[in-house]
Amino acid sequence: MSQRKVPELSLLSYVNGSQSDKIKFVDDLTLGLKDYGFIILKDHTIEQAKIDHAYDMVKEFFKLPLETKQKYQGNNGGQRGYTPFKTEHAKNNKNPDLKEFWHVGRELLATSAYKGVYPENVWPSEITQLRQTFMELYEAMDATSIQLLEAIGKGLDLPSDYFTKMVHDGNSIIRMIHYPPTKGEDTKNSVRAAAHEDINLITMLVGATDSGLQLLERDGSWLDVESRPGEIVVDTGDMMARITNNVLPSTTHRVINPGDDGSARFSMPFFVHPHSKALLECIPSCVGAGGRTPDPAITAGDFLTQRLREIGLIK
Ligand SMILES: O=C(O)CCC(=O)C(=O)O
Ligand SMILES: [Fe+2]
Repeated sequence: MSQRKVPELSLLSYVNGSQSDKIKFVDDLTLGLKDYGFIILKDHTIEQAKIDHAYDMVKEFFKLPLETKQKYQGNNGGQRGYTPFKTEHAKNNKNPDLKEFWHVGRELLATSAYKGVYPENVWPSEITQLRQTFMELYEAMDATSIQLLEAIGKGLDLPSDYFTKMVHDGNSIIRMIHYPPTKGEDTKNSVRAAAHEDINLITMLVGATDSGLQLLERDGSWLDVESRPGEIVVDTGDMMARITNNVLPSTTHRVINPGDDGSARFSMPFFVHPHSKALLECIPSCVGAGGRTPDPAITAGDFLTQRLREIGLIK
């Protein structure tokens, strides 16, 4: 196991810092994402009480009987509502992951061009506070993601509104995940989350309840990603790799099974997506990077559909 440590960055130093603090943040962020594909964000403004409350709701929801949870399984490729245990699998891996999850998307205004294009949220009537809690958390994560994307854009010489325009009315989702105790499971062939790359631009993970997350280093070794309460783990996804011609590669990661079969794990990634008509095309500063030929342009909506098929969420 490698001894390196994922870099920690203070968002406050970017938002409220001096010009040189801001430049340092952008440089450290760019370097961290190039080198590790992950960074840990401190001093953000998402209140811990909000996160703790959200986890309370998540734990209550997953305790419900399976037939109750299944009422909320939409016909939308798992994009909103409930997805049962052992449904999703990593691309090119036939063994399903040992997890169940729930997706919350953006609540669009009636006037949005994407109303009726993205699936509608579903809310469990059994846990009445879940809706309010998650809409607040969604807004807070969305606002933080825009600050981070703006900083990433600076490192790539992009106009300051490049990502803001791309993610306006974006199809971002919060995924609340329950990894049950692994007792009785085929833990030789199945893991909590097999090695994969995320589909989206960046992912922000707030406060998983247990360790187990690991990233794949460029030398092929696995590195533990440890975070403390109050920190957000951030990584890059396939859409970011695509528009940067792999200057910011998508990071392979996984969640390993616990040593002790009896402990559950909960986590809450926020997958930051563009709006579905955004064109994923190589940005000017990355054309020719590393002598690579960029992938052809594709809309974010088409790319998402393609990837949801590959991981078994759209049949
Ligand atoms: O549970 C975690 O810490 C990570 C989950 C993850 O990588 C995913 O759902 O894409
Ligand atoms: Fe992931």
